[in-house]
Amino acid sequence: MFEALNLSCVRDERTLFSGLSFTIEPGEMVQIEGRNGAGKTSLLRILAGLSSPEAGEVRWQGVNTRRQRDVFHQQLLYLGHQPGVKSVLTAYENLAFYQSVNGTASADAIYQALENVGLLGYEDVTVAQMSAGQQRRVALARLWLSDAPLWILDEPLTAIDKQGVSTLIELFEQHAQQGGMVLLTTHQDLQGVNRDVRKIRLTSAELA
Ligand SMILES: Nc1ncnc2c1ncn2[C@@H]1O[C@H](COP(=O)(O)OP(=O)(O)OP(=O)(O)O)[C@@H](O)[C@H]1O
Repeated sequence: MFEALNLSCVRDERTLFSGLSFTIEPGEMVQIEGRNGAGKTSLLRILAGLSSPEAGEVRWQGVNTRRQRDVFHQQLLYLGHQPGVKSVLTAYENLAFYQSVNGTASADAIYQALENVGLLGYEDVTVAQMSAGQQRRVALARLWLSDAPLWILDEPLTAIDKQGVSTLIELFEQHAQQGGMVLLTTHQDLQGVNRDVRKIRLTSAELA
């Protein structure tokens, strides 16, 4: 179980949200909604442990994530707003690096992940030479290589074409079906999702 307890976030002296609490159970898909600047990215970064809330805490299996950083990070796959891939490395090298940090290494699994994101044939191309959408796909290929139950995904569908979006949505559903948790932001409709997506809306008094 993943919990946000009374979270508050202040940026530039503006309260983006306060007293925000929710729980995510295995098997759930949750979408964070809100206008541009509402604080979605700020919230996801707090939930992933990349920044601190003004108040409140984040718990994994009942324990504050700050008291079990290593354990929590093994359970988490966070994909941020930016692709988060190394531009001097090739697509294959990026995924091999990801796998080496995460303990397993299998060339077959990397080729399969590249095929899943439509990048077979691009394995030896450096990321710097790729389009924005292709760079995003390299980052997203990690979803097929990860054993982490908790996925926190910031705008994973941005710059992805229609076919890619339906493949990803199927993957999210499959992950939840298998007891994983998917927490994401997206400005797109999650079309074709065959399971409930719980929505949490961030509304800032100052934006309303
Ligand atoms: N590190 C920071 N320092 C100062 N202000 C910040 C910082 N990070 C975010 N902000 C501000 O906080 C507000 C919320 O930003 P955030 O990126 O969380 O919103 P968002 O809901 O994800 O927006 P979008 O839908 O446009 O991606 C914005 O006004 C932004 O300028």
